[in-house]
Amino acid sequence: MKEFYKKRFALTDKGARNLSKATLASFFVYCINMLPAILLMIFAQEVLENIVKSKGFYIAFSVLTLIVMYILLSIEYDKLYSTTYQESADLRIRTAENLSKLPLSYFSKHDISDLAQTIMSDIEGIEHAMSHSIPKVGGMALFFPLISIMMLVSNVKMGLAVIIPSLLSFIFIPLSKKIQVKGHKRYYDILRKNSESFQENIEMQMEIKAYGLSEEMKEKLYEKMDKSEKVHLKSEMTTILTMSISSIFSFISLAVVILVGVNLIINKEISPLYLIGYLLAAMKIKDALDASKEGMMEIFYLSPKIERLKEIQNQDLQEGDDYNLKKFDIDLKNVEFAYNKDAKVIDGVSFKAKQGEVTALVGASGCGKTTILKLISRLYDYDEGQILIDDKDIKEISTESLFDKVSIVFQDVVLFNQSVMENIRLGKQDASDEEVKRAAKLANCTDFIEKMDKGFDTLIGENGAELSGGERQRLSIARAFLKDAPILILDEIAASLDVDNEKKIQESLNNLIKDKTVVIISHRMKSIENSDMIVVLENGRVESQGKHEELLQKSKVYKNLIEKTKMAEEFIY
Ligand SMILES: Nc1ncnc2c1ncn2[C@@H]1O[C@H](COP(=O)(O)OP(=O)(O)OP(=O)(O)O)[C@@H](O)[C@H]1O
Repeated sequence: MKEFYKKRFALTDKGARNLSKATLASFFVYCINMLPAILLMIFAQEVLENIVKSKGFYIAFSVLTLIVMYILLSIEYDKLYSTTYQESADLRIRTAENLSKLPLSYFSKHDISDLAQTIMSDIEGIEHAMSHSIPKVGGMALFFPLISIMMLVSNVKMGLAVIIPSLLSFIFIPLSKKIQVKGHKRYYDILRKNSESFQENIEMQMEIKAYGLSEEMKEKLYEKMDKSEKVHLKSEMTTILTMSISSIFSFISLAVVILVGVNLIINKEISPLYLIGYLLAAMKIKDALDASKEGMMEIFYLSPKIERLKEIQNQDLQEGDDYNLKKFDIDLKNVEFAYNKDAKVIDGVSFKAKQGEVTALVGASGCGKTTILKLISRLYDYDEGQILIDDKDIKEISTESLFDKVSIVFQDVVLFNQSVMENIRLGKQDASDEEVKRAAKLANCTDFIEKMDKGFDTLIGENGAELSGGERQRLSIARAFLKDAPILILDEIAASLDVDNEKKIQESLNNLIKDKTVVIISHRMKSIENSDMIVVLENGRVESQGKHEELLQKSKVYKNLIEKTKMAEEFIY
């Protein structure tokens, strides 16, 4: 049972074990629920035969039943609720851990709000089903055959009178599973798309306002809401229809028991006592089955949520061994990579970025420069070829060991809604305040930080919303200065800097990069002329590589880039 639960509901080992225990507890609760009916039957028989036992027997029987029921309900409650909440916390942590080990390629193909929904709301759905439905349905699946056999053994006709209508009332639920799941999945998918649209609308507020698109976007959202409402209504209607048909049979079951029972009494096949007993049993079974039907529906609706959770759990993680890298040459050998299958963005790229040297990547926009930086830093895993650091394939190095040795400053700076101090400290978690301030000074941040309300303790808003582009960029450079890793990757760090800031940061950088492996991208061709090695890229391939003077002689693409940069500098608006 444990393995079935684990696979079927994407649970942890502990969660599946607890759910199995809860199922067994539910089964025994169903059994013990029959005891009052049995007691009533014994009492009725004794009244009929005029041999009523002492009060003590009934009191002892009732007290014993209550105690057993209390114990079972406590076990069921504990397994259903306390351990379920623990399981949902474990599932969330496990999913978040999986996500943290996935390459960025996964995130570029999945919406972030969607993933957040899986962690929060999908797991909440599983949590609710675990505590309210799965053990009840599982317990019923064990209890129903047992009680059916007992009833058939006692009296076949009365047994069948209870079992057949009960089965008929239940059968509609699994029969309608396909339609139910399809309808609910459709609604669920639409809901997810709606939440993506809402998020997009919030994130794109600046563009929406700048281009006067508010009304148009609002109408599109209304349309989507209307559509989701219709799909929801349709899905609910099939549920209502199924439940109604099932309820009719459920009610008929009691009438059938009375009819068959009365008939058998008239034919003197059973005593009225049997009828009372079977009627009580039928009522109990009806209640239990009704609860299980609702539980089963909930389990059906879980399907898309579980599929999404399994999808995250079954992704290839970025594995690798912890390794203490000592040398930092980066050697790319025939590297190939595609974001989307069959559309290679990097196609057989080979070059060596040596330790103690600055290697610059240049080429037209979209030729694959940033992608190469992402591959070197293992944010994405390459498809073919090899990238070696310290003669070790980076795919064999754990991301923790690799990231420990790499500082990255990307064009798109990501900041957290924390203080300036904590945002810089991300570069080196155990850095003292003094170290953070020194790094901020090297990155020319001190001036603007000191002007802020609370200096280094100022909160910077979501993703640094309260900072200018240049200030954000400088904070991210300060992080890299603080980390002081032996491999430094810089993607267009001057893009948002004015000439003054760029010059000051350049000076700090020149001190920082000694003995390091530095790989940079810059559209300001002047800033890379002195690089030890310039790799010229064209459509994901290396067109040429060498020093500035050498490339002016041998590389058409490079010459072209230099000329175009000159033209751009002379451009007047
Ligand atoms: N996440 C992604 N998913 C799919 N395609 C992508 C993704 N990121 C980039 N690309 C595509 O890969 C190609 C290379 O992009 P890349 O960002 O590496 O170019 P680049 O040379 O750095 O460009 P730029 O100089 O404009 O920054 C482009 O055609 C781009 O459209």
